[in-house]
Amino acid sequence: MSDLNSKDYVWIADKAETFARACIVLTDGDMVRVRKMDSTDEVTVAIDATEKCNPPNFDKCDDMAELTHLNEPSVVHNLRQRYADDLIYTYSGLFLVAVNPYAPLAIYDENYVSMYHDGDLKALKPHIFAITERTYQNVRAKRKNQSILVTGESGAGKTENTKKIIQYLSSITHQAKSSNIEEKILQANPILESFGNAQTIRNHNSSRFGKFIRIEFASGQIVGANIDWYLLEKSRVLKQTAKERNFHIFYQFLSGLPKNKRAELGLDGKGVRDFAYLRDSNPTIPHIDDRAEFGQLLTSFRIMGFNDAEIHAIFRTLALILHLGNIDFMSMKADQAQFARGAPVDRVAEMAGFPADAFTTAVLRPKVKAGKEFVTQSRTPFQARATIDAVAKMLYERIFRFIVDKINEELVLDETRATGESNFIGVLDIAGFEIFTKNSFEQLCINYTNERLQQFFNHHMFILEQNEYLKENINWKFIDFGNDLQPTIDLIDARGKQHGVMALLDEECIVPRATDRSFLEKLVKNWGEPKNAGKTLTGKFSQNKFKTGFIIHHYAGKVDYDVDQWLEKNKDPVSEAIMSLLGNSTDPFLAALFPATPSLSGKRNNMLRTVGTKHKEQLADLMDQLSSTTPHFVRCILPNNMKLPKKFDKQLVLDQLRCNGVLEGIRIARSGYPNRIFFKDFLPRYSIFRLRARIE
Ligand SMILES: Nc1ncnc2c1ncn2[C@@H]1O[C@H](COP(=O)(O)OP(=O)(O)OP(=O)(O)O)[C@@H](O)[C@H]1O
Repeated sequence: MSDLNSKDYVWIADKAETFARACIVLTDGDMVRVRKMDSTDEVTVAIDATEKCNPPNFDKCDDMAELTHLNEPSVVHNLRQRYADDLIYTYSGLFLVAVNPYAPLAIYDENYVSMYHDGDLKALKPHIFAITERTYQNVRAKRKNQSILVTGESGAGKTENTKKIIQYLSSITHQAKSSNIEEKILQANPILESFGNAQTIRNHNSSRFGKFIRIEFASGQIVGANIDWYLLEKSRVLKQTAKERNFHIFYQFLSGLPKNKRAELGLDGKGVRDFAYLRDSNPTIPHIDDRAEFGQLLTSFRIMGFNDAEIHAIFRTLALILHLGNIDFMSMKADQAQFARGAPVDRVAEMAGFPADAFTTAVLRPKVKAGKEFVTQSRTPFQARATIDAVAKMLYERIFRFIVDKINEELVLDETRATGESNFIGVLDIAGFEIFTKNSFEQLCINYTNERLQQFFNHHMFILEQNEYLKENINWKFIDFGNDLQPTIDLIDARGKQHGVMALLDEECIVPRATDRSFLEKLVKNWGEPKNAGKTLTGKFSQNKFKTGFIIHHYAGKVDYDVDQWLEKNKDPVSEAIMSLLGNSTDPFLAALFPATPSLSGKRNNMLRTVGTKHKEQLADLMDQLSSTTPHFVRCILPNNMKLPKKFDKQLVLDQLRCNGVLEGIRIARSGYPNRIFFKDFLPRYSIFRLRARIE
């Protein structure tokens, strides 16, 4: 940047403020002397360490792609200034950036809906309704599938924005009162939140699963909907870290169930502290009334067509899970596990509808196949505990699946209303990149998802750019930045000659006596050794410092994964004997949740379908669906870590913009022709040069 003049304003790095604005006093070769704003201090910095400020007429601009100087400080500055004025939505090229206001804003009522539905979108302020309206118009006029991809960190506002999208679509299509499908789509949410959300440190109402909601349209009307879900955090059923909670539903039904029902489910006089799976969690959330939420849940259940028997069966299964958690052992040191006196084994057996002795055998002394024969194995208390915990997790996941399946049946495409073919608007609400101090298999799954979604974005942007150039016959060497991400994606999911992380993990899961260590060794041998580095040349893999894991160079940054428990997490084993007991349960609801085990060959197949493989398949299906759509991208931003309104932490925001592709989008846009300006805007801005040229 050598075209700096004195009196120009630039951004310089600043310890306390992340960036500070400064005025140029003197330029000297590669260095520049600047005076910080509101200060008399002068400092000398390298020109390369400065970024240009935009002229004041760009202050609080609606679309950051229009900034003359498109750089990190300018983007953060713009978002911050807007945020101070409650302008939480800002465009950045193809992205809509949404900064969580942490306070209710009066920008979502019916007046706003009409304004965006009837108004000129270009003239209106950036808004989640604007994006939604555009998707709706595309579905109507172009009859092409649309998608809105909403991502961001936990607490950034994904779910709130997703709700606004659905509210908007329901609202603008609700004139034809012939069906209450819109109402049903809205009522699915409280159910999903009860069973899929929990209080975490970052968010009192955190979704512990990802979802893709598809809303089908025909002739501009909603004719059906469907919900797909991903990566439910079912380990939360067993334990929660300090200051967090289990899924909301446990607290809601414990405080809301009527007395007669409680007695029947063995919950009489019992509360959160009486159950091992809840004991260490927060009993309440400030300002949240679990009993009232329970009432709302029952209303939603009814609207969604759940009958009393089904609702009761769901609560019964939840109680069963809690009782399973309370089965203790005599001594945790023994070689052979024994149930503790008073362990609620009979209650569990009675509620689960299977014989207590068969359950006892399956947990304490299971028969396993050794060659052609079955032998009895002895189980330590820790192993027995793990067997029970796995059943509890599995039960919870099956209830969740049952509920979503049932909701989907209720929202199924209404053939009678669908005149001709329908198109959908799909809304994806899924966690963004996770880079924690300790990262495990769950983070790999979510980061792999984000790597694929970012690739999808980059590729989409490339196609659009390419079309622009082709339209204007501009000779340009196209670069598909989507390709940049392929080496990392291969490193994770390749199944060819050089197996990726997931395939190697699957492989280790069937090798006898394999351990997390042996998995790591294989991984390093395949990807980390110099002789193989030549083969792959990806540079996306390295071993971590303490040799407890490995590092993947994601587009969002380097992530250090610890391999502890990966084999177990990927296998997610569950006692086949107990599965079969549940499948033969005298309780028809439970029996239906555990359909008969498939034939031997099917079984083998099933065993191979690890958590990683299943996720990969689901993601492939999602990507297929997304590629049939015109995508729209919403990036939610957490403004601070204190859940406070009006507090804008610049460094925190900057880190998110780097991770979530907004800055990447800017980089790609700049690698093309930097600016596209309409002639009417171009003339007043640059005509001065013509004038100057004439004078000179
Ligand atoms: N547009 C908004 N208006 C008002 N409050 C908001 C808005 N967006 C987010 N919030 C507040 O922030 C909280 C967290 O938002 P939300 O649950 O949508 O985050 P999330 O990104 O879905 O997080 P997670 O990944 O943990 O589910 C909300 O409960 C709400 O209090």
